[in-house]
Amino acid sequence: MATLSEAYRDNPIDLQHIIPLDFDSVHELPDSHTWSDHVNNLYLEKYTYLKHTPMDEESSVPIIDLSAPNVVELVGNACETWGMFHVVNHGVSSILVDDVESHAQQLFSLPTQHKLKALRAPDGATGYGVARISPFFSKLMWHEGFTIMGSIVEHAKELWPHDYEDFCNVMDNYQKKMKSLAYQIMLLILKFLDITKEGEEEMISTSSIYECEGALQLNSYPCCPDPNRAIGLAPHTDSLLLTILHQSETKGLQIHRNGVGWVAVPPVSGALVVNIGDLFHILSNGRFPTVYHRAVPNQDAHRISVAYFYGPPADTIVGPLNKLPCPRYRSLTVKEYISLKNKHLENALSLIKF
Ligand SMILES: O=C(O)CCC(=O)C(=O)O
Ligand SMILES: [Fe+2]
Repeated sequence: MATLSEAYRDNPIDLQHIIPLDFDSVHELPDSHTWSDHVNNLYLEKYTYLKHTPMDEESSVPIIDLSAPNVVELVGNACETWGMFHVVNHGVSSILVDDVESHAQQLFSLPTQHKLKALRAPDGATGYGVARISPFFSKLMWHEGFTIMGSIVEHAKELWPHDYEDFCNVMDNYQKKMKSLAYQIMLLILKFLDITKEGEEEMISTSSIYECEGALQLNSYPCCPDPNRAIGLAPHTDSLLLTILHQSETKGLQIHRNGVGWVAVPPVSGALVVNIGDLFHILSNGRFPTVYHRAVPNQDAHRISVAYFYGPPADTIVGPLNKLPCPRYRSLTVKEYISLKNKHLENALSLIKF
C-alpha cells in the first residue's frame, strides 16, 4: 500500500524498536516491559492506564446486522456515539476468518530465531516486528506483530521456504474480502453524511476515497506473567479511514470513553469490529470520534487479532467534507498526515486543527 510504505521509508526506525522480545525465554515480566515507572505513569494516568478492570457501563459497543433495512442509520449513529461497532451478516465466511487466525497462530508459534528471518526492515513496511507506535514509549509492549502491505511472498519464503503459498493465498484472499467489506461500510457512512459518489461538489477533494487500499496487521499477545503491569498495545487511534478487526475468542481489546474510562470490547462470535480512524474523523469534521483503544494481555491465554486498515492513496487530499459547515481541520494529503502521526502520534490531529 503506497500510502504507508512511502511514509515509513521516509521515517526509518532503529532495530531496538523492531525486534520483539523472545517471549518463550522469559518467565517473569522484564523491567523493559514493566509499565510502572514515573514517566509512563504520568502518561498513563490520564487514561487510568494500569487499571485493567474496565468500569461497567450500561451500554456496550453496538452490534449491527449489515442486512438490516435501517443499516445506514444504525451505522451512522454508532459512528457518532461510539466511533466503533460490531458487524454481523458481513458476508465474510467464518472458514476464511478461522483460516487467517490459524495461519497467524502458526506464524507466531515458530521459534523466535525463525520469526526473525522475516523481520521488518528499518525503513520497511512488511514483516515481523513490534508495534509501530513503540518508539513513542520508554517501555516495550507485550506484543509481536506481522504487517502485510503489498506482496508478502519474500517474507513468507523466509518463514516457510517450501510451503509459503498457502499462507500468501489465505492472506490475499482475506485482504480482498476486507477491501470490499470496508468499501461497503464506507459507502454506508458516507450515505449517512449525505455524500454520494455522484455528488459533484464533493468529487474534487474526495474522489480518491473511492480508490482506497488496505494493509493487514497480525497481532499476537503471548501469555503474560504479570498482565497488570504490562500493556499489549498502548493507547492509540488508528490513522486511516476505518479499521476492521477480527479478535480471537480471547478478550483484550478496550476503548476509552470520556467520563467513563476503559471499556472492554469482548469478542462477539462471528462478528468483526469496525472502528473509525483519524481520516474519517477529519472527513466528518470531528462528528465521528476517532477511537482511543488499547489491548491488554492475559495471564493464561495467548491472544491473536487481525486488523485491516483501510485508507485512500497517499496523494489524496483529505479535509472536512465540503458539505459540512465551519471546517475544524485544515486539508492535507494522506501522506502528510501519516508523517505527522509518525512524528507526533496522538498530537497529530491537534496540529491540523484551526
Ligand atoms: O488487538 C487488538 O484488539 C487491537 C489491535 C489494534 O488496535 C491495531 O492493530 O491497531
Ligand atoms: Fe488500533
